Amino acid sequence: MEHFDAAIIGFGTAGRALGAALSDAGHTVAVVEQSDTMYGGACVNVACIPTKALVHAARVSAETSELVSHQEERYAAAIDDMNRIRTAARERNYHSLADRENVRVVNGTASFVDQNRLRVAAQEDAFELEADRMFIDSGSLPRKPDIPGINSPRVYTSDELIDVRVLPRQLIVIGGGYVGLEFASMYTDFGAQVTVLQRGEAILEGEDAETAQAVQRSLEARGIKILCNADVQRIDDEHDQVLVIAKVQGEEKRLPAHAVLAAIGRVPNTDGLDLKAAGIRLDEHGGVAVDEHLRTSAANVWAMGDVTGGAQFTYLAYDDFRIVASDVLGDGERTTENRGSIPHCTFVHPPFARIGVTAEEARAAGFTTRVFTLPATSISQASILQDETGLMKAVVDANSDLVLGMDLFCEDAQELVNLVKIVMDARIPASVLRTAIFSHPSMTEAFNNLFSGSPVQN
Ligand SMILES: Cc1cc2nc3c(=O)[nH]c(=O)nc-3n(C[C@H](O)[C@H](O)[C@H](O)COP(=O)(O)OP(=O)(O)OC[C@H]3O[C@@H](n4cnc5c(N)ncnc54)[C@H](O)[C@@H]3O)c2cc1C
Ligand SMILES: NC(=O)c1ccc[n+]([C@@H]2O[C@H](COP(=O)([O-])OP(=O)(O)OC[C@H]3O[C@@H](n4cnc5c(N)ncnc54)[C@H](O)[C@@H]3O)[C@@H](O)[C@H]2O)c1
Repeated sequence: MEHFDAAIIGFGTAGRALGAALSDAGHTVAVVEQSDTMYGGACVNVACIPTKALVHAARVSAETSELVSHQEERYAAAIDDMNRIRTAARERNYHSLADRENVRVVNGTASFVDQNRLRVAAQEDAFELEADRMFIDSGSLPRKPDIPGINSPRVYTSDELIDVRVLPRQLIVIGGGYVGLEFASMYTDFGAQVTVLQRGEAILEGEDAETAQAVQRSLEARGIKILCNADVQRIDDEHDQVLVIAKVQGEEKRLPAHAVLAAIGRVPNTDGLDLKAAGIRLDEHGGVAVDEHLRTSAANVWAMGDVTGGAQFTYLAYDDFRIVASDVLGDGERTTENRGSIPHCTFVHPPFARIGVTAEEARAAGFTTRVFTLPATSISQASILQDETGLMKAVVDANSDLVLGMDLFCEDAQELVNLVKIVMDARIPASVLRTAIFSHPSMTEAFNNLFSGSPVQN
């Protein structure tokens, strides 16, 4: 049986980065990946990179001719371009590990035999390999609602829909979270008629209510129908369409569509890993239970990324790699407790980014807050970019003047939020943003006006 210093299950964001770091440190490494179309993991192949390539292409398309045949051609061309982008990224990722002398990329599906042995199933073949240390980076899997008709060929997960080269003229999206809203926004830009069915009271669960409403109004103004309190009951196949039957606010709706996207969340992918064989425990939500160093309940096994059941973002999977590398190769200083504030961004148009707490969360935590709001109509750069949709909203601790959280629903929000992260982590007072000299015209300079306004104190 072949022996390695380390074995990594999954060639994802965290697995790739850790494989390279261990190799640099002179370790022999086996990286087991179940699919030859997934080198680099979800981000590269089915998630961030392909979807953001489509979001960009969709924006360009929306600003061009509205002729249906042209929209369809542009959509097909965008899918082809996206395929080129992800294929190139996948190859770069593959070679970044496979070309190293002390790394072996093993094609097959891994499961634990015990703490030091993995069974790898590859087509007809199966074999075992042994390693001193094991690292789980098996990602997450999309959840589908458990309703009649969900297995119709016209119902897709996000992984599947981006492989469809024919623009669905009518698209129903089940779920008003990250995937649901990004796809709703992008397919609208491509020219589809989109309806979002959201189970709860509002889209963007957990976000500030005022900002979530502003996002909803903007999506609706672009033609997206958003139905909240929707309970999807079944999906019937009908010739070249499906009929989605849902109770909306208690009333039955029958909604025709050429395609349905199921976007109701993703669950940690622990299927078939046989974690028990290695004494690895799950937490109450089905993620691999880990401590702040990402150590599992087995002494020589760590877990990183979506499989740990935390927030699902590429930059967190990447930071998990830093934490594990710090534990295994460094001084163990970096942990999940000291990684600082974590921004997130939903790539609708304009993008909506948030960091830290909402005003309501801050008050519930006992802070006296000052809340500053600036509509995008007051930002010169927004008018130059011809998109004055949205707002900035900052929550500041009235006692310390520190920024506790910020909502950015405006052009360049995905960039602005990274500056706010540094401000928050470095504990820079809000007054600095009020008077700092920023380049002009820029979205950042709006922070001067935001913090010069009259706050609401609570
Ligand atoms: C549509 C969509 C868009 C997204 N957009 C963004 C975004 O814009 N920004 C952002 O930060 N995040 C985004 N995310 C989330 C992000 O993609 C994930 O959080 C991130 O990719 C998780 O990385 P990971 O390292 O945990 O695992 P992954 O990158 O998912 O890697 C897991 C790998 O393990 C392999 N594997 C699984 N089980 C086994 C096994 N038993 N044996 C061998 N191999 C196995 C899989 O094939 C896969 O390659 C998006 C997600 C989706 C679905
Ligand atoms: N830009 C980004 O960073 C980005 C983009 C896409 C995905 N992601 C990651 O991928 C993960 C998965 O995204 P997602 O959108 O699938 O999950 P999500 O958890 O963000 O949203 C799921 C939504 O579906 C709703 N829902 C649940 N069950 C439902 C049902 N039966 N009917 C109707 N609505 C229902 C929920 O209320 C929620 O609003 C996210 O947690 C996110 O971390 C990130």
